[in-house]
Amino acid sequence: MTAARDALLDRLSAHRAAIEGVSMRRLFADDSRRFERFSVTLDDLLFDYSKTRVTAETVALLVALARTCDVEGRRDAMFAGEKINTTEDRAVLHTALRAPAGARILVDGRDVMPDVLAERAKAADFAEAVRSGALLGATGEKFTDIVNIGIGGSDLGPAMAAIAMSPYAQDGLTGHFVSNVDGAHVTDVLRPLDPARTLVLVASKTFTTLETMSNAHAARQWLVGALGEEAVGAHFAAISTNVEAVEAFGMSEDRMFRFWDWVGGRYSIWSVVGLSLTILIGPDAFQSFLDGGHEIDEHFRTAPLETNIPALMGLIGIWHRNVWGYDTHAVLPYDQRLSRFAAYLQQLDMESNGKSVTRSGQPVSMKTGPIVWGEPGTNGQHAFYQLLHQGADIVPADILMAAVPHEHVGDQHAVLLANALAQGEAFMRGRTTAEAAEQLIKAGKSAGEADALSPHKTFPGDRPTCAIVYRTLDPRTLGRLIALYEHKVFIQGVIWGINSFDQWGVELGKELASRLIPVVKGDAGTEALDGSTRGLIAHIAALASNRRP
Ligand SMILES: O=P(O)(O)OC[C@H]1O[C@](O)(CO)[C@@H](O)[C@@H]1O
Repeated sequence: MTAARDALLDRLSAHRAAIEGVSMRRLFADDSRRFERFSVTLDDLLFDYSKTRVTAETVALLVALARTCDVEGRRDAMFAGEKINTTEDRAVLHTALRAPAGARILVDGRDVMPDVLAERAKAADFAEAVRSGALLGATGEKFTDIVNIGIGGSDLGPAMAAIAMSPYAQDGLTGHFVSNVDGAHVTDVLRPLDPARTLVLVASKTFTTLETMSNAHAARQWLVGALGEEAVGAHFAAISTNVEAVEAFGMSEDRMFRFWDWVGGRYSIWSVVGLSLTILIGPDAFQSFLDGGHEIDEHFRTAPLETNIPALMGLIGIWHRNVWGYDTHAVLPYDQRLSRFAAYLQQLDMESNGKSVTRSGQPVSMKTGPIVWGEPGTNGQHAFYQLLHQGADIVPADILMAAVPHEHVGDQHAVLLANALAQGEAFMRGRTTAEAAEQLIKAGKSAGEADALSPHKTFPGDRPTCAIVYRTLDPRTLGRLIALYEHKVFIQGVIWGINSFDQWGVELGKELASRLIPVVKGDAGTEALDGSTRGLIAHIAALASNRRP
């Protein structure tokens, strides 16, 4: 399979060489139906990849690449609950979390759906009770503030979604998110809150993560300090796969929400890790979010690769990463409430595909996951787009847009959309030096001035973007967007031959940090450390004790 894959990549490289001289301007000029040919719609959702440097032959070769790598077989294995996360011997079934009642999904011969539905119902009942005031704090007050304590997948999903879904949040309920072990985070979040009206959700798949456990203890102390030890039960709930550790933390069964080892942390928003979101927007809206994810699962499972949106997203990513050699990928939502979407996708993509050994432990023979980053437009335009337009690196980007805003503030949505569209056009068309010079002359510059300035006002163009357009950022759409990117990451991992579902790369830092904690605290010596780490610790210790370093 590897040889056939590499042969196709070679064909793609030869194809790139053949079409490299043809600009995107030319491709559009030569084909009045280019947009129709290189875009796919799924209900209101549109994926437009016509502003990338692809032709019909590119798509055919990319699809052949996917088939050669058995993307469809691996996809079916994932949905069927096979243990495709081989290094952890686990199934990968975040798709089961959004499957409807009636589905049957087996892991080790056992249907997981009854447990999934039971836990979903338990979370919905709890959320409803908090929202209605049936469940009160220890002093009889209604909860107004929900604090989720978690990190990585136990934080980024709910934190991103709470912002994205704010128009759907119940009045009088506010979500807060504490993740960093920096005590400043828990301090700043808790300071303005009234413990009597605060519900704390401790979310951790393992329930051992240092940051989360430290912050959970800090929050517990804060609550006990105000309301006493006996109030803890009424103000805390836990979300985890580790029942023993939750019990050891002192949490009762009815305050424990479970998920399973076949849910990766970065794929866990669909599980009870979404409890804070469920409380904020309500179980019905959360169900729409799940339904949106499931719609994309059905599309991904059944649509031919040629019109399969996540497959195309993944394949175009391969085209950019492995054939054109682009190192990073920007996500640019022209939708302010997706302000944390790129951060969320960073974990999803970079923790999944930031690997350099294959599933069988051999070094990979090609580049794998790109650096994923981004900020909402139009803010980014006034910050880093200079480099995107004229920098020496080409950065492929996704531009996301909602047709209908939640708020109609003057003509601002039209202005927002015009900017999103203008950027896509500018990245694609660029501006030649002759066009720049002509514009300068028209503006009254002399020929000499135009000559001097025009190189600075030249835009190379041919910078690829994909547009993703949807009606409105509602729960269903958020679910669809996340699932699209999940499956994109999946198919790229299959083509690279890596395991997208482990994350051993985060372990070494954790191990070394545990070894260094006693050293930084002054309880252990620095002899065994390298010179730099020793020097840094000495400097910090001197500053901390008010000595001159
Ligand atoms: O939910 P947990 O077990 O606290 O882990 C938090 C995060 O830490 C990681 O394991 C990485 O350190 C992520 O994969 C995970 O989402």
